[in-house]
Amino acid sequence: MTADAAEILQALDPDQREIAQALRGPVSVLAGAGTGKTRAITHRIAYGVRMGVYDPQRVLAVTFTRKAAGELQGRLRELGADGVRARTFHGAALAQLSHFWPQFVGGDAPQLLPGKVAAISQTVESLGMRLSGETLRDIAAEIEWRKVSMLSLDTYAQQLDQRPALAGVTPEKLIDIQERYTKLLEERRQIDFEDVLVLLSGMLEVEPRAALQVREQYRFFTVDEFQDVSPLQRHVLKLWLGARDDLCVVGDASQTIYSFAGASSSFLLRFGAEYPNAREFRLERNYRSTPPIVVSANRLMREKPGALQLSPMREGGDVVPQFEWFQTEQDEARAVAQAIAQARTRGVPASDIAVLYRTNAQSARIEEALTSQGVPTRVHGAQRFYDRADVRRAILLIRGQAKAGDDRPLFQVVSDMLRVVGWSAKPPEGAAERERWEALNSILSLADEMPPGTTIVQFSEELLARQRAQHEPKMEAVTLSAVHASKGLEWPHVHVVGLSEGIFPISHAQSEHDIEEERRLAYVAFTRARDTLLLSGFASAARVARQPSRFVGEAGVRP
Ligand SMILES: Nc1ncnc2c1ncn2[C@@H]1O[C@H](COP(=O)(O)OP(=O)(O)OP(=O)(O)O)[C@@H](O)[C@H]1O
Repeated sequence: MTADAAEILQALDPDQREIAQALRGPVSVLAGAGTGKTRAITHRIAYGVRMGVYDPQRVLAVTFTRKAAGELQGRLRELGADGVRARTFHGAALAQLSHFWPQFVGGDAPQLLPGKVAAISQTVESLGMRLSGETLRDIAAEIEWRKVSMLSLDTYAQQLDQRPALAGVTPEKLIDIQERYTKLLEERRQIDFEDVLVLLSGMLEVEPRAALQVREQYRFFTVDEFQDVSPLQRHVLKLWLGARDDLCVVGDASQTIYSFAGASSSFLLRFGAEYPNAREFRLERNYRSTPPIVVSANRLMREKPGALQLSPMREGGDVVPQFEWFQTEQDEARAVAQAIAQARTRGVPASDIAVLYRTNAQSARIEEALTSQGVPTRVHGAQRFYDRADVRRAILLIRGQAKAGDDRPLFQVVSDMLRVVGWSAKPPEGAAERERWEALNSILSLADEMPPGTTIVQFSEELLARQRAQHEPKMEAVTLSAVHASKGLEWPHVHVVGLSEGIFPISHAQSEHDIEEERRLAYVAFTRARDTLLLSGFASAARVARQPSRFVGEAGVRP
């Protein structure tokens, strides 16, 4: 074993190490929240590459969001596994579809529809109907669900009585709309997001040469968050694999939060039945959170199917999770903002704090309350860091300056470039302006953290590599995020707000199945916290009297 390979293993605990060394064949890893599953799979890939078992060009790591793919790519790069691709299912499939289309169909691949709602709206109008924006989005969700569940329109029509009813749309009309939507896209030579996987799987099934090319390109597969895989994604994965079985899947059934969109943890839990020679591992040592937080998380999931029992590895942590109950949402927002402002005066960095909520509509009130306390915020998922116009301009300027050559100290060069796009030493007032400033300032902080003597050319290359990997620099702001978007992330201090019945769990979650999905969402939220977890809720909203969320009591958290 080379010294480097030994070093990779040294960063792991005995369970993680076993996973890293299981380099061939089907492997499933059931990993609880905060147990280092990302660490285990990135180290496994890096170890495989270092040992010469994997050709990095032939390794594909698949995730569900571009953000997660970026995170994975960044971590692989740090471990020296350059060349390995971390992609989303969609990204990998789109690249393949665009590559094969000219060869096997001819001409360019159809254009990708930026979003479904406009096309659905046009379809609905052609039927002489008028529907609210919300119903149009619900129809889009139905189309997505049908496609990721791999149902033809006929089969879907037979199952419609089991689907949620849509306001003002009869089952017949819903089918009619979907038929016309399909036709409209065909006429325009456009495809939607799910069609990318649908078309690719069709192509790999009928064109053995295409399947062969993909299989030649990729030999070793790892899928993160496998509990959220849909039947369509799993089908594409099987086509990528062919008769081979070098597949490692990692996930946590307790963090299945996309079943409303067609995901199913059964593929993770039944992996052993599908691959009888699979090796199954478990990760249950939680490194993230203090023992009281782990105890609450375990209680919330007690005896739920597929739930793992986390054991806390951290010591100390006598701050138990707390619950505060307020009269109104405004009172809650004000109190949370005050607590955060006080924490900052005690020296807690804003980037160490997150406020999580059930729906995006809740962010505005918290943002306002924090801004009025002078606390910088960033709304997670609103816009990707490298898509910000200012950030793009700043990177372009830095690249230009690197090309032109500039021998001055890095900090000086970068701050000069940032000034051109509107950065100044003093942060501005106002939430949006402040967020813009924080984004630019994070580039300066990154320059500041580079090793002494780093040149503008090296810095520009670092920025480019980070941009490619969607590896964002840290912004000095409190993160505001919907729980769904917080998956995979962690913060020292987490506030979960709106823990009132009807809000979290959300009012339309009525069946046991839906409530269980809400519980898993609460589990994801609670397990993001490292040191402190503060829960809160409010009694009245829109003249409705509410009770504290059942999840608070079930996690054993008291006021
Ligand atoms: N062997 C280890 N020793 C020390 N710390 C570890 C170890 N493994 C993981 N950690 C730490 O535990 C935390 C969680 O790790 P990671 O981000 O890999 O988690 P995860 O299992 O992917 O989390 P989740 O599923 O909750 O998103 C991180 O802070 C990581 O540094």
